[in-house]
Amino acid sequence: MASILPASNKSMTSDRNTYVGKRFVHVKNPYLDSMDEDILYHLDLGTKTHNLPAMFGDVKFVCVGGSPNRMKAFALFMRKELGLEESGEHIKDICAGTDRYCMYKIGPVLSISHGMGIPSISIMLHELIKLLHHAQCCDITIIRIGTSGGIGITPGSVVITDTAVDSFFKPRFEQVILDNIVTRSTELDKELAEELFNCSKGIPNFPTLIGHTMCTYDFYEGQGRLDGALCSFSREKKVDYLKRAYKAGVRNIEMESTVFAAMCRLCGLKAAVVCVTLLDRLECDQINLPHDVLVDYQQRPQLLISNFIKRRLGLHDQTS
Ligand SMILES: O=P(O)(O)O[C@@H]1C[C@H](O)[C@@H](CO)O1
Ligand SMILES: O=c1cc[nH]c(=O)[nH]1
Repeated sequence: MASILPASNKSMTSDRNTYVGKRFVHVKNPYLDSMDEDILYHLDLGTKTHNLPAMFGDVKFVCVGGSPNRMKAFALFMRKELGLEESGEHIKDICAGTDRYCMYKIGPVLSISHGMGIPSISIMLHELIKLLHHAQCCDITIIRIGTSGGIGITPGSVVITDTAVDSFFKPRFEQVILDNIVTRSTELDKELAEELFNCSKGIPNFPTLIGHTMCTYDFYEGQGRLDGALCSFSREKKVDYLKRAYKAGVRNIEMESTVFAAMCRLCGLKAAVVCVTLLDRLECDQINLPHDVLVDYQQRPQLLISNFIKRRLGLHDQTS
């Protein structure tokens, strides 16, 4: 495929000031403006050391996922899909100075790892959102591409989250701030979820559904597993809990969606969560898929998001 993106940031950044109806990223912190410098410590970036608008001003799509290798693979895949392989667009880890997270930029797409669990993704999101703000990015779509445990659905299915819920099946994220609990909404962008679902229909043999995603603080006891180092409940209690989750609309379980939804919503980012399911938790707890199947499953959200981005950029061909 021929290269279709501008070779540099210039043409995408130059029209930012004339774009009608642009949505900027909101940071909601009165102290930020008075800071002489903002060091994004865990990303190894900063407002004095880096020209953030020049580096990131043309970003339109941000994709995040737990594993550094997955996010590098996604970056390589996007480079191929956007026809940038031959244009000299290199894949280099922008956060190489830290081993906390990795970050790759491919034209208007940013691919970033966030580690496992709410605290890890939350730190990354604080710094990412400030980065997008300092870079004066607008009209950003942010998508978490992840893995999850399904409930009552065939392994390999892709779940597009309409609402992230907590372990009590409530659409909320409770953040402890000082010694208060602040409750935040975890609604995601419904139009974006529908757009992604429509996009999935164009991919052959691609089981996809929209449902609630339950976000927990732990992979083992927190997700009702019987195979952790600790387990204080019966098999019956586990199955009863998962069935109640299913009845409440939950179709998969992972560990980041509530804080992701809450923070993106507050900061004006259109956000989606797209996770493949690795097992049916009503059937088992252990992930025993052969390596090649696991790799294939993990690529499914990447394939969907690549198709979505290409459609948004007007690059979609009939074969993918
Ligand atoms: O981003 P991924 O798919 O790695 O996230 C899920 C939730 C946990 O972080 C992790 C547990 O295996 O997988
Ligand atoms: O069961 C699973 C699988 C992946 N990620 C999770 O959080 N849970």
